[in-house]
Parts: sequence; C-alpha cells; structure tokens
Amino acid sequence: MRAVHFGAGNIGRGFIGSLLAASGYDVVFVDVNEQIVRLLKEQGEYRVIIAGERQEEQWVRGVSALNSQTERDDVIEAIASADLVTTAVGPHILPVIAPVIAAGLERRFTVHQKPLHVIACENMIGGTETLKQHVVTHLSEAGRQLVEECVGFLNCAVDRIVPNQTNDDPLAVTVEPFFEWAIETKNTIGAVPPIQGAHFVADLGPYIERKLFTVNTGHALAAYLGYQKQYRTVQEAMKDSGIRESVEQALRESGAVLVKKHGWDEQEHRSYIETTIGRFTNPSLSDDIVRVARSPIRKLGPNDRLVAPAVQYYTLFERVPSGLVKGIAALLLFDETGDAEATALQKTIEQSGVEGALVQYAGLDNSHPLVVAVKEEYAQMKQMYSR
Ligand SMILES: NC(=O)C1=CN([C@@H]2O[C@H](COP(=O)(O)OP(=O)(O)OC[C@H]3O[C@@H](n4cnc5c(N)ncnc54)[C@H](O)[C@@H]3O)[C@@H](O)[C@H]2O)C=CC1
Ligand SMILES: O=P(O)(O)OC[C@H]1O[C@](O)(CO)[C@@H](O)[C@@H]1O
Repeated sequence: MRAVHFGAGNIGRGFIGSLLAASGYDVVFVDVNEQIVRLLKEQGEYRVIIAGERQEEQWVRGVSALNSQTERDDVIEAIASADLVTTAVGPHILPVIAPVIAAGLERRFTVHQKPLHVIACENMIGGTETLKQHVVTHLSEAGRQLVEECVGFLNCAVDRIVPNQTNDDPLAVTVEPFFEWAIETKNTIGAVPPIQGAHFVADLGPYIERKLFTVNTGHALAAYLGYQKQYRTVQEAMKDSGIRESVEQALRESGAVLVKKHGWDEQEHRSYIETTIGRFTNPSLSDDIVRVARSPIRKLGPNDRLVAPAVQYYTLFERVPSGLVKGIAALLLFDETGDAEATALQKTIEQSGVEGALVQYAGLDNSHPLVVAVKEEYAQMKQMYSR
C-alpha cells in the first residue's frame, strides 16, 4: 500500500506518517521544506520520541519524500498510484495543494479507476470536505464525475500534541503519548482504509466538536491568557492558578454544550476534560504559546474553538459563557508581531474596534450579547495587562 502525505511537519511526521507506516503503507511525504525533503530522501527513516514518564523511541521506516514545488510531476505520479492521500499542512494551505492533487487524480483516471481515499488532518470542521471543494475546481468535467465514483473524501478529527522543536536531528520529532484519530466512514469507497490505531465512526460531528471544543478551546485559553501574562510555554501558563481556573471554566461551558447537543455522558466528559488538562501540563513537553496561539483570525472564526461553543452556549442556556468570553477577549489582545494574522487583527481592531473585528471575523451580529460581554472583558484585560 502507498500513502502520499502532504506536510512533513510536526503532526505529519509525529503522528500521521508514523501511524501509516506502522499500518504497512509506504509513506511518501510531500513538502516544500527543502531540508526536510532531502533528509527524508537520504535517510528513508526518522525517529519519533514519545514524551511520557519514560522517553520511548520509535523508528518510522520505509519513507520517502518529494518537493511539491520542484518535483511536481513525481507528486502527480505518486498520487496516480496511491491508495491513500493525507494532509497536515494547515487549513490555509489546502487551496495551495489542491491543484497538484487534482492533477494527480486526472493522471490516475487515465491509467486506472481504483478506489482512493483522501483525508485532510487539519484542526477544522469539515477539513476534507473543504479540500474536496478546492480540488474539484481544478478538475475537468470527466474528472469530476470520476471523483464521485472512485475517490472517498473522509473528514476526520486528529488529536496529538506535537510542539515546535529544534532537535540535533532535524527529522526527529517529540510527541505526547496520547493520540486519537477519528475518521468518518460516510464517504468511503469500498472498504475503509486500513489504519492501525484509527477510530472509524459513522458520524464525525460529535467527535470533531468534542476535540475542537475541548482540546483546542482549552489550549487556546491557556495560550492567549498566558501570552498576556508573558509566559512562554503552555506548561508555564497552566501553573498559574488564575489561568487554570479560566481554562476549566471555559471547558465546563463548552462541555455543557457538548453533553446537551451530542449526548456525551456527563461523567465521561468530565474525565475527558481532566485528561485534556493533564496533557497541557505534561512536564516532558515544552509547547510554545505562540505556536498554540498562531493564526488568531482563523481561531476567531464562527466555526472554530472559541466563538462556536460560546454562541452555542448562549443559544442553549441563554447565558453568556464567562470563561469562553475571556478566551475571545485575550485572543483579541494577541499582538505577536511575528504572526501575520495577529498583525492584521490588531489593524482591524485599530480601524473598526473590537466590535468590528467580531462582526468581520467571528460572524457575530453587533447586537449579540457576546459582543457586549467580550468588549467589556477586553477593556478590563487591556487595562490590566497594558505593557
Ligand atoms: N502540531 C500539532 O500538535 C497538531 C497539528 N494539527 C494540525 O495539523 C496541521 C499541521 O500542523 P503542524 O504539523 O503543527 O504544522 P507544521 O508547520 O509543523 O507542518 C506543516 C508542514 O506543511 C508544509 N507545507 C507548507 N506548505 C506546503 C505545500 N504547499 N505543500 C506541501 N507541504 C507544505 C510545511 O513546510 C510544514 O512542514 C494544522 O492544520 C494543525 O492544526 C492537528 C493536530 C495536532
Ligand atoms: O494547530 P492549530 O489549529 O493552529 O492550533 C494549535 C492547536 O492544535 C494542536 O496543535 C493540536 O491539536 C494543539 O496543540 C493546539 O490546540
């Protein structure tokens, strides 16, 4: 079996590539990072370090790599003969890789029409569906028809914390022990792709929301509040009792939504939250706040980790969720100059105010009670943390 995986970064090497190789796939990584591509080609293997109580090492073997910019034709051929195409490139890169995936599919259809599955492993709802929409715009009419018959685009929820890191060996990657990969079976063509350790579910909705509105919501709170208090890592921020209490409050709020909406068992969900908080405090990991806080405009989106649970909480319980509101206010104060979205967000706030940013990026009506609450919280935080 062959898998073509776009994005040989943290989650690509540290999770998806490692699971696919363990499942018996020859993994071909596709990336634009020249050094990583060269080393993967030269070495054909890399190390995954599991940062638990004991440090364990696993070797991922039998891998190769291609550069999507300079070896486009080879990428197309690789897709033509693949059984699986996966991605972990970041939501904003999906439209960038869509043309070469479409070209690979067109090439494939001229040779054979065997089933293929595509899975986008990005932190977003409907990630693979979004990728499909981009791919389809680059296909011929015949290609579009064949995609419906032969290519299963499967949404998924992917969960493993893999921090940014600098290692002596640039291919080695340190990951947390926990992982979860839930894949929706709805659009499979024939049998589900054999992936060891993945969890196949008929309806991904409850799983992606549980993950995004717990792990990513809590993480976002820790990162944005931690940034205001000038901590460097999530682990440092979580030692601050005020921040930890806000994280817990926000997760009680998103948890109330998840339990009511999806019928998750309340006790089980409480223990899911406890496990999640334990993962944020893992002393064997050091996760930079600016990584977890990256791309604040995306994270302020109406379907993303803060605004979606806050809006749903208000709709279900007719109360403003104070923890989530703190997270949104702290996000609006995130002004890291190295983050292009943070800079753009600050510009919008300067020009249109907090209200303007919430209308533009979060899709909120300016009369929504959340807007009022976020504005108040933002003003207080700005005063408290002004540097
Ligand atoms: N790091 C983590 O713990 C987790 C990340 N994710 C998601 O996985 C995705 C990737 O995140 P990370 O691995 O952390 O980021 P990363 O920045 O470490 O990796 C992204 C990789 O994509 C590559 N890339 C960029 N443009 C490309 C292109 N045109 N063609 C091919 N490759 C390209 C980059 O060079 C980089 O190696 C994001 O959507 C993230 O939300 C999901 C769960 C966990
Ligand atoms: O990858 P994103 O969506 O930018 O957000 C960072 C988040 O994603 C993760 O990397 C993995 O879920 C978390 O560590 C963090 O909550």
